[in-house]
Amino acid sequence: MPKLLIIEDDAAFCQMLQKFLIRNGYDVDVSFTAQDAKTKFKATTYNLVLTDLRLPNYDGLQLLSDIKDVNPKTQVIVMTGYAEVTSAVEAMKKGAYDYISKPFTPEEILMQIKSALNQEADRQLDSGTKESHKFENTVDEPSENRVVVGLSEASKKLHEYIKLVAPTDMSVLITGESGTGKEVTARAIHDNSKRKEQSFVAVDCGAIPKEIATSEFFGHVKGSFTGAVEDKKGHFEAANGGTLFLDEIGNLSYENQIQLLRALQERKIKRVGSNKEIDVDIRIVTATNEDLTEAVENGSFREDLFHRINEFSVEIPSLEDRVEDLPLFADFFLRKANRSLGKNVEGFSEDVKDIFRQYHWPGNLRELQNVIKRAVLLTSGNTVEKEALPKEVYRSKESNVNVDNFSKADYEKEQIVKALKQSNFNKSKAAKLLQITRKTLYNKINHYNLDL
Ligand SMILES: Nc1ncnc2c1ncn2[C@@H]1O[C@H](COP(=O)(O)OP(=O)(O)OP(=O)(O)O)[C@@H](O)[C@H]1O
Repeated sequence: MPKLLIIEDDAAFCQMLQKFLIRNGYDVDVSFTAQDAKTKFKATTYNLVLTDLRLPNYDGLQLLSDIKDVNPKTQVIVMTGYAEVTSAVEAMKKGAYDYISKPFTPEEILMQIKSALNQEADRQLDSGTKESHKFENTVDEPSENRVVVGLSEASKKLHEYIKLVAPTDMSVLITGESGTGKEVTARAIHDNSKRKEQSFVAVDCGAIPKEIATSEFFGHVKGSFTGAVEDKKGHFEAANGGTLFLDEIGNLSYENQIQLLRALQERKIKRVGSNKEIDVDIRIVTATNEDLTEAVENGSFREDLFHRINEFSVEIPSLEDRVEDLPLFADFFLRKANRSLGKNVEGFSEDVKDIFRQYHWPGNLRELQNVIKRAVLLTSGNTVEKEALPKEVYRSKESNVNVDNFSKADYEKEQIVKALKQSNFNKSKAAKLLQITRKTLYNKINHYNLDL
């Protein structure tokens, strides 16, 4: 029987949900505080945790990281209020399976839970099989590893660049907003290189605590520090002969940047606590969703390392900037969802297509994929209807419907200025209010030449 934990400070709601899930065949514990939850998930292995993002005295995103640190396989679904979609996207970036907006129906949550547990089972079955990342624009058999190229000019150019750089040994810096496909691109580069038979090791630099980063990268020998109970290979050794993908490279501490640079220059590493030098032959692919040149200018990122990792750079467009590709991706994700959920939904209603075109997709392809998977789960007929979409996706359209008579640009400008005033000109807060990323907000401010 799958073991679930609900973390929710509203005790009455929590107990009601617990009873409902027990009736549906799950073994369910509850916690009303983050502290109690931490004790529980350290003592018990849960298949799935359902947690509120807003908890008293503790950051819900931090709690999500804590859960994943204790057991990366535990699936996490976050429960959010309508206005918290940006945090929900952030939560998915940190490894949450999905989010569900309150209020939700018992059927909705049940389906999400089933889907999350199915995915975990699929993952266990799939582990060990390795399929290459193939480029294509057909969607007949949308396996996990297919890479849709897209038909827009931006996508074609991106694909050209990938094809050109993949067979070389150049280090590649991939930039793009969250969820645009940076990791998928890194894997495609590896799979189309002469290193493809060797390992591809992906490391999220944002998730490694500074104190253990050296040992994570270079390994350690038994007894070199408390907790080093046996010899351990680091990521450099694990990727030897292949490709090391460093995601969120901008999050590395200054000290770790120096160590990384040295390893890349000398092509040798030493495990923590050992004097033995080990030769490494790796190709580095890195990714970031922040502006590294700005980080170099303000001194938080080393310029020499920046040049070392940036022999070639590739920028992945946001979904908003390649809206022509949306139908292709939507179709691909629909078929993928059908396959993984054992369903046979054929397409989207005209209304849904319209909503998709108008929504700004702050979580990019990842968000589109999640929205479609959820919608497929909730759809019993042949076509995905508006009701199967999360409210925030179509609400943003509804708030736009009265502006057809005005110029879209004027309306957008007005909304940006309004959000900036409301947030006291704090751009991060304004971006949240507008439900766009900070980068998109900066681009729009430049685009409209707003003098602020
Ligand atoms: N070209 C593509 N074809 C098919 N699926 C894609 C493509 N690009 C991205 N995806 C899907 O979109 C999701 C997000 O992709 P990915 O994890 O590579 O994004 P990312 O930019 O690395 O995200 P983050 O910035 O959050 O780390 C994945 O589930 C991936 O399968």
